[in-house]
Amino acid sequence: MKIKPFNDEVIAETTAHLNQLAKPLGSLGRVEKLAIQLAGITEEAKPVIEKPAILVAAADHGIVAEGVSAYPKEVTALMVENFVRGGAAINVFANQIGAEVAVIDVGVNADISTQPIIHEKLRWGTRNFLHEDAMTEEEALTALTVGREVAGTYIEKGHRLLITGEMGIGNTSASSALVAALTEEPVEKVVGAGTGLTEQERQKKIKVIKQALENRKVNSNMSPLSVLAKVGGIEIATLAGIILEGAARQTPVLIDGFISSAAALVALKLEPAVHPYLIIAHQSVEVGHERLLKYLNIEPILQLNLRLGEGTGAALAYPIVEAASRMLREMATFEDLGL
Ligand SMILES: Cc1cc2ncn([C@H]3O[C@H](COP(=O)(O)O)[C@@H](O)[C@H]3O)c2cc1C
Ligand SMILES: O=C(O)c1cccnc1
Repeated sequence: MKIKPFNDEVIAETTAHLNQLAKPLGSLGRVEKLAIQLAGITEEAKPVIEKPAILVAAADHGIVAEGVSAYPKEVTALMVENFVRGGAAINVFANQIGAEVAVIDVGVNADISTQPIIHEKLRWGTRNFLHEDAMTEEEALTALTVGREVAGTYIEKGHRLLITGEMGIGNTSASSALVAALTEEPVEKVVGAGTGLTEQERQKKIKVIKQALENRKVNSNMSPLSVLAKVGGIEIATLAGIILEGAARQTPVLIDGFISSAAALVALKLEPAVHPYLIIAHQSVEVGHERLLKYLNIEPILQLNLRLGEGTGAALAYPIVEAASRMLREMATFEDLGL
């Protein structure tokens, strides 16, 4: 896969144009930075951002058997049905921004084969990574490839921006394990309450993940694919594939919260060239997110105290990304004003 470094000439052209717009120099702050990033990603001085598509990858997690989530695993499949009916938070926010929602079953532990979604079920949930590798490296690679293919299809259908979303009870545990393993941050600093554990339950979740990382013999010399297979999630691998394919095809991918950012971390470890392409929509309440953002050295667009996932924070941030592109294309310059 080839991820191009940003084209300096395009960046210079966009910067020069921004500085000619009828406004005080730099007065649109981070929206201007975002505009330059969009120009870099698309290699277009005035990128068109339209027709957003929200790709929601869904899968279950064997680690849920250890009592690490406040909700039962059955919620994953029930929420997929809810996405189809249009009753989830992500459907509401998607309608507001005119986005299509595509749900991909890569590993839900239930028969949802009659649902009108993308069917790429690899396994019925991961194995419990306290006792066994969550999946094989081959399965992790297949999940990544599914993400790349679905992203490619949506880009070919004319969607000029992709949003990452996920559904999978237990996926904050897999995300925390990945973040601890790939950043070497202490486990207790990157394990949060997820859907709403009490502090006592969170302490137990920390113990489970610490023990699991020991049992799986995860270490910093391991390949990122191996870490992903040992303690990751199928939907997280798929999201990493979406993020990588977006970059390879010079299409922005708006990354949601903690779980999507863990997928971005996996993508970055696999392909360091993806870094300038990463746009993170918001900083989640999940405690590990702040550390992960610092590690990634990325400032998120919003801080709304969200802790939901599904792509909700990214859908909320989308109008700001669209505004950055409209600013470049629709604002008058000082020259237009006769100055
Ligand atoms: C009804 C409901 C809807 C959700 N939508 C997203 N999540 C979020 O919560 C889950 C991760 O948290 P944990 O690791 O604590 O299980 C994921 O499914 C994530 O997408 C939901 C969770 C629930 C309960
Ligand atoms: O930030 C997230 O992505 C998140 C946090 C808690 C639960 N589900 C998702």
